[in-house]
Amino acid sequence: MNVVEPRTATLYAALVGNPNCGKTALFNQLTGSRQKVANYAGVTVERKEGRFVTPQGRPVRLLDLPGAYSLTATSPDETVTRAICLGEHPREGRPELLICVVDATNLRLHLRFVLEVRQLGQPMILVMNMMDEAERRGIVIDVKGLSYELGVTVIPAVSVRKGGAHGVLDALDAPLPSAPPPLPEGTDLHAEVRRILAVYVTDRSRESVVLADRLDHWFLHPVIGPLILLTVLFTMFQTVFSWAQPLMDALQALADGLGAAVRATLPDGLLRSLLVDGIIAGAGTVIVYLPQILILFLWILALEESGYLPRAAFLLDRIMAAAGLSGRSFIPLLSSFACAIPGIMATRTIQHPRDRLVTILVAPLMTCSARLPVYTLLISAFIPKRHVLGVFGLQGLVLFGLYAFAIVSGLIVARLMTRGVAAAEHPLLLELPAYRLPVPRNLALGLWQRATIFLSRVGTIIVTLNVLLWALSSFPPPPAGAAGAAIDWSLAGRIGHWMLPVFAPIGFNWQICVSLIPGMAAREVAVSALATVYALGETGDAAVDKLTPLLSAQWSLGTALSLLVWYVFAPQCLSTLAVIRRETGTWKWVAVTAGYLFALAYGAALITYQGTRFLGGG
Ligand SMILES: Nc1nc2c(ncn2[C@@H]2O[C@H](COP(=O)(O)OP(=O)(O)OP(=O)(O)O)[C@@H](O)[C@H]2O)c(=O)[nH]1
Ligand SMILES: [Mg+2]
Repeated sequence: MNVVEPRTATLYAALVGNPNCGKTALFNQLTGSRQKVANYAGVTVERKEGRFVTPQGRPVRLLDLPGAYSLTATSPDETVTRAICLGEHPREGRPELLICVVDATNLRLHLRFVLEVRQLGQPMILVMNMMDEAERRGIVIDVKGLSYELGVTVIPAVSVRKGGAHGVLDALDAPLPSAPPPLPEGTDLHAEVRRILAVYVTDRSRESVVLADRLDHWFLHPVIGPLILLTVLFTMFQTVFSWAQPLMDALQALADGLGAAVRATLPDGLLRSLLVDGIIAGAGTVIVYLPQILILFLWILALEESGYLPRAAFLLDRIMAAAGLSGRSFIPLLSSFACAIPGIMATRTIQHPRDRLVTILVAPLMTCSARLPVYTLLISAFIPKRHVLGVFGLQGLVLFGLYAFAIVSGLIVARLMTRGVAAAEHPLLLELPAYRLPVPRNLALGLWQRATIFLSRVGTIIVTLNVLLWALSSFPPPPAGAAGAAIDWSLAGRIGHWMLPVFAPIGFNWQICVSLIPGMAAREVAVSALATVYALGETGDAAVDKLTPLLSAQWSLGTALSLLVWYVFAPQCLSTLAVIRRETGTWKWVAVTAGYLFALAYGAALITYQGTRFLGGG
């Protein structure tokens, strides 16, 4: 190999390879970042940049790129990879070094992409990742021989293990390699891969293949498969309620104690009201939901790592087809259960523009985790803590029902939008990754990350909004000698009353109307806003520590159910609308989404409220 002069300037390198080969795991390992890693194709959908310095002091600027099956692929995420490799990207130059990553247990598929990259005539190295898996399965790779054959340095690595990428660091410290010699024009790459595998790889991985086959037999079974999926989802929502309860009680006691202590120490006045009704009510009422959110994410993380998700997508392909979508929309929609924003981003893996657009438009219908506090508050206040059939908690069942209702509505909306014309991307071609037991350390890290995100949300946007709401609810103060609570005279109170005529038919009172406004910026705030509005609405010193009993005493069942249904569709989330604008490039689709969600929410809440009243529950 020719050697180019060593450089002290920053090296600009990019990670490329098939989806799910561990590029992001390697990126995180090298740069110390915490980008999302999961066991299915299409996790990374946009380029991410990181910087680090090699042991010998060479600064490196590294790009993590979306996985691509080929350099000719056309889905929006793969286009980015293609453009950067070819030096056609509008904002990124051509990398000086391509770090091609492959899954050592899946060379039959992944080597073809390596050969394609090699034809670009760019300096490159090849990282043979997942060597731990390969060893476990008895796959033996002649690394030296392969290096010689390809004209490219081949580096074994285990990107998820500490120090598992030292070979890559060494290679980055070495002088930049020259470009490998290209294959003759018109070489059949498939045949070339077969030839290389036959010479340099010995594969004795029969047993694990048999195990995966056996699992797939059940997980993909037309009758048993959906039953397993249903059981998994069902258990998930049961545990969100039952496991979280003791922790939530403890947090609640803590927040109550703090509120009571501050109230006891400070004299009655604005400062006390700000601390107790604005800040503690704002942060405390929302922090209580942390355990539930973490349990939900524990499930999502475990499912993402296990390799089960693409199987579920495969199972649901037929149901999705009935809605005019394909199984490809499954993972973006599932991600929307965490938050619609990453869900909408994940639609970049969908090649066909119409399928992608419809998936974006229905993603806000999937119940994001910010709605969980609203659901839980209302369920705890209005649904008795009973067991059904001895084992199932009624509250968990209702929660499951709300999620199911949202999913079914999403499918119906998709069907109306596609007019039932089947998805363009059939038959579904999805890569089924290897099954993997989730590593507890990774789960813990993932949960820690979620907890940090949640707490910083509470500490920043949620408390800020709540303090703002507190101010709007406290000013202007009532005129001297006025009767009733101060909030009735305040700006927020007036806005609430002013909105009331629109929302009264669906059973909302003016307090709910007030809470809807800050809920547009962060849905969780609806809960703390209610706490603040009710706290300020009390005359005298009867403080409202506990929102749950207060609501169950003051609201009718119809109002509670109507608000629950409203939040199933919850048209108001500004960040989601902003992402839709960015991903679709026009305001038109933002208007369509906001409009149809509002109409659905209002219509469904109206039916729910009037129906409950008609049945005598109003
Ligand atoms: N056992 C083992 N697992 C690994 C290794 N590297 C990555 N993984 C796992 O492989 C899966 C995929 O890793 P990612 O880093 O998300 O893959 P990616 O190439 O970035 O995938 P896309 O973003 O979809 O293109 C995850 O479940 C990782 O935990 C490895 O060296 N050994
Ligand atoms: Mg990735």
